[in-house]
Amino acid sequence: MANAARPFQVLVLNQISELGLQRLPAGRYQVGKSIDAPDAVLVRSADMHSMDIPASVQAIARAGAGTNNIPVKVLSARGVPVFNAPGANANAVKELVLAGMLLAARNLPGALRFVESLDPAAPGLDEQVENGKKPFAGFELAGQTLGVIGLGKIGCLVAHAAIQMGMNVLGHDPEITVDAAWSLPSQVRKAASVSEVLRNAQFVSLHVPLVDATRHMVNADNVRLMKPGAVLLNFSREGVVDDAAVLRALDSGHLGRYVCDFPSAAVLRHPKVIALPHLGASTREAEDNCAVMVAEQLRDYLENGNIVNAVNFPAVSMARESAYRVGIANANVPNMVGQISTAMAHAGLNIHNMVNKSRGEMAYTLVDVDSAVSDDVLETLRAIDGVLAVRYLPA
Ligand SMILES: NC(=O)c1ccc[n+]([C@@H]2O[C@H](COP(=O)([O-])OP(=O)(O)OC[C@H]3O[C@@H](n4cnc5c(N)ncnc54)[C@H](O)[C@@H]3O)[C@@H](O)[C@H]2O)c1
Ligand SMILES: O=C(O)CC[C@@H](O)C(=O)O
Repeated sequence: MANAARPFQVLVLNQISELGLQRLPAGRYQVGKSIDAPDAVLVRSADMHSMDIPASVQAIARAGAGTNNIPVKVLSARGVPVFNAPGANANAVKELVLAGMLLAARNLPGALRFVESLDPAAPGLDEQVENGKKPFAGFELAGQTLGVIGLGKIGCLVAHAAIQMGMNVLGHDPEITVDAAWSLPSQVRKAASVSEVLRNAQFVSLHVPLVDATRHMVNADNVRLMKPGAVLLNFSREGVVDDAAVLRALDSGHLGRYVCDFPSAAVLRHPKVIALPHLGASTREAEDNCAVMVAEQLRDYLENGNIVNAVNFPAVSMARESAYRVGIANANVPNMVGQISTAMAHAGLNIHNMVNKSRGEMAYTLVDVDSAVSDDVLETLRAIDGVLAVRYLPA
C-alpha cells in the first residue's frame, strides 16, 4: 500500500499502452516489469495460472476482455478483484471479423499469394494476372446469413455491422444482458441453440468467453450440422473450438474455411485455415482504450477502494465524505455487516457512511469512519470468519 514514503507498486506483465500508464502518475505510482512486492498487476494475455502471485497483490487489471489467463477463483478466495475493460476493444475485433469474412468469401489469402508469386520482370504480366485470377473468384456477403454466438460487446457490434452490409443475422446467447438485447438491431433473429445457428448460417462467428461451458462449443458432434462450404470464425479463444474436429470437416470438404485468431500447431499451414496471430485487439485505439480504462479502475480501487468492472466482485463506489476509509472483501454469508460494524463500534469508531454489495459468493463492504483506524481494529476485522481482505484507505 502506498504511503508518503512508498508509492503504489504496479507490476506490468505485457506491453501496455503509454496512454494508460500515464494514468498512474509517477510519484504516486511505481510501474515496471520487475517489481518485487507489487500492490497490483497490469496484464494483457500473459498466462498467470502458473505464476506465483505475491501475497502483496491487492488487484489485477486485465487490459482487455478475456480473463481466462488469470486464476480468478484463486484470487477471489484471497479477496483480490480482477478488473477488465468491457467493450474497450470490441470495435477492433468487429473490424477484424469483417475482414475475416471478406478474406474467406473472396479467397484473398490465395489471391495475395498468387500475386506475390508473379515475377515483375516477366513479360506479359497483365496477361498472367488476368489468366490467373479465375480460381480466386468468390461470393458477396450481402444476402448471406451470419450466425453470431455470444451477443456481448463484440457480438452485438458484429451483428450490427453485418446487418449494415446486407447480411441476415441469427444470434444466440442464453445469458444475454438486457442492455445488449436493447442494443441489437430488430432484424437479428433469435436462435434457441448453437445447433440452430450452425444449421442455418453460411458464416458462424464465435464471441463467447472461454469457460467450462463454452469449451469445444464447436466440436465433432455439431460441426457436421454446418452448411456445406460454411465459414467458421473464431475470434474468442483457442479452446472454444475443437480444432481437430474442424480440421476433419475442412479435409472432408464439408466446411469451407476456418478463420481464427489463434494459430495452434494443429491448424497452422492448413490450406483452408486463415489464421491470424491473436490480432483482434491489436489496434492503437483498442490498446489505448483498454489501458486507460483499466488503469483508471485500478487507481480508483487502490486509492479509494471503489470497484468498477471487476469480473469477480460487485460494482461498489462511494463518494469520499471522510478521510478514513476501510475496504473489506468478504464472503457473501449472513451477518458480515453486523460483525464489521460491531468491531468498529467496540473500537469507538463512528460509521459515517457504509455500502455493502454482493455478487454470487463474493461481497464487498466500504466503510467511511469519522476518525483514524488503528492497526488493532484492522487485525480484528481480518480475524472475522468470512473476511478475505481488509484495506485501510486514508485519504
Ligand atoms: N481475438 C481477440 O483479440 C479478442 C479480443 C477481445 C475479446 N476476445 C474474446 O472474446 C470474448 C468475448 O468478448 P466480449 O468483449 O464480447 O465479452 P462480453 O462479456 O461482452 O460478451 C460475451 C458474451 O458471451 C455470452 N455467453 C457466455 N456463455 C455463452 C454460451 N454458452 N453461449 C452463448 N453465449 C454465451 C455472454 O452472455 C456475453 O453476452 C472474450 O471473452 C475473449 O475471450 C478476443
Ligand atoms: O491484449 C490483447 O492483445 C488481446 C486481448 C483479447 O484477447 C481480449 O480478450 O481482450
